Amino acid sequence: MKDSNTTISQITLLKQKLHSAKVSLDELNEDRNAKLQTLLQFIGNLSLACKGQNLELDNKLAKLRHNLSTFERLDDALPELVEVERLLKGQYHHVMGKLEESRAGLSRVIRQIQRVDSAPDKLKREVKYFKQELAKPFHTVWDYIPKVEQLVSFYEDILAQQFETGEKLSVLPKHRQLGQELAQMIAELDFRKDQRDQVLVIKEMLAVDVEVENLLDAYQTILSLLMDNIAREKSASQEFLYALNDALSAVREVVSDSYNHAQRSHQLRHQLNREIDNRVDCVGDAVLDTDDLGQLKAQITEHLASLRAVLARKEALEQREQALLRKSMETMRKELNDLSEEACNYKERLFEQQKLNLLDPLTQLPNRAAMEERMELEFRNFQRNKHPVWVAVADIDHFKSINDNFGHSTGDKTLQVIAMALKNSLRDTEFVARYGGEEFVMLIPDVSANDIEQLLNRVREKVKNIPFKFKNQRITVTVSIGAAQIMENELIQETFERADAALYKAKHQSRDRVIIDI
Ligand SMILES: Nc1nc2c(ncn2[C@@H]2O[C@H](COP(=O)(O)OP(=O)(O)OP(=O)(O)O)[C@@H](O)[C@H]2O)c(=O)[nH]1
Repeated sequence: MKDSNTTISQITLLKQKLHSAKVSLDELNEDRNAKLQTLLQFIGNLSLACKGQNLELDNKLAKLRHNLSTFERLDDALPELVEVERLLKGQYHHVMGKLEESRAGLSRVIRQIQRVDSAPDKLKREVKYFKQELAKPFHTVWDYIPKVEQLVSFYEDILAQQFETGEKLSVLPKHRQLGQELAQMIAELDFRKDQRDQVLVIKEMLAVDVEVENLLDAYQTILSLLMDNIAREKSASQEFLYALNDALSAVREVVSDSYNHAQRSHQLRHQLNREIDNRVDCVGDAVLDTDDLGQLKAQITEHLASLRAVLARKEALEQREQALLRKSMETMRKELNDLSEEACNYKERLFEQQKLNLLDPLTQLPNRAAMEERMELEFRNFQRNKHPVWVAVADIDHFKSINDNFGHSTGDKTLQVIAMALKNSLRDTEFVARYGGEEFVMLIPDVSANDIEQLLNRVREKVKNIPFKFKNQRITVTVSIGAAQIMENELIQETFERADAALYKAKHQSRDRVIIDI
């Protein structure tokens, strides 16, 4: 009886051990799921930063993000990860293909240059060497840019030589037209801060009667400034894409490794559980079937020994699993840390670019796009709290005559000074943008209908009192302003139109005045 009690208590102990083994296995699985879930969501967010590179890639990344949103769909996400990796590689091949096309294009241009008989011998030798160099494939955009610059310089040399030999090109109406088009294009483009001085020189040069040689120089400079911008932007996104591609490949490998390993472990664990169940059943059967306590004791001792062995194997399996999981996590963490750093750099660059895109390059005031964003914001505020919001449109009077009498670059400087005066006459919560040409838009919240006219007249007077002096001549520059307040049931674009109509009235009532639409 005593022996049978001991056996029963050993079985109970075994059951407890089994139970706690199961609980710790469940905990291990939960922990593993939670960690993978966090990491996979992180990848999802990082993938968002990739947006805009390629439409198909965008869609796949969105799908991948969706599939990664629940751990149960990890299996679904695996083919997506493979697909994204394929697309990233495709994107890479696309860029390489384009580079190859560009190389062929450059070869065509170089053949044209070789047909110029009058080119000096030194140049011909350089062109021949360049052609040989061009036979090598391009690996990055950086291989392409210097080649284009080199080509432009060949053309330059040929032209310079033609000028030297006295074949000076006369300025035709079409050259003047080209000069105006270039000036117009420059006005619409955004350049980096460090490029603006060069651009200003070109603008001033284009404003006077341009010579063909200068026009070619201007085109060449603008072309290389633009290429520089494109190359910077391209290499930033390329670096980021490569980093993202590497990280996704590593993560995919880790996820599929741990998935395969989890499947193998699951089978093994299942087998071990079956063995344990068998042993426990055998112990139960032996207790029921054997009356001889001595024999029972021997049988149970043998079963307990094998149970211990199975449990030890199970423990070893769990330890191996944990070690593998830790290693996988470490690899992923490292890869993701690198990627996160790369994403931060990329975001910073994008932010810089965005800032550049929202500023008017001449006056450094917010541009029309920035104004439209701010209008949306003010409109939402108005809908929420119904505080007054005013839209005012200011236009410099007879600005054309400043350009005509004193030159385009004086006109530009006038715009800069007036832009500063407008900005300085407003509070921080108020907003002014260059809407285009010589027109500015102000958005003024929280000012009553009684005070707005006085406020805008102060702005008008401030501009009028700027002591402009052109060619030693004291000039007074004035502005006309039209304003309207957002009304209930009106879109802010409609308010803008009413303000613009009020400006039109001000212009027709001899200018230099403020008209409020009420
Ligand atoms: N210098 C310079 N001139 C510009 C710029 N943008 C537009 N303009 C010039 O601004 C002038 C605007 O002329 P108009 O629209 O006839 O108006 P205005 O002479 O100001 O006359 P009112 O508005 O009727 O008082 C044109 O000559 C444009 O070429 C710029 O960025 N720089």
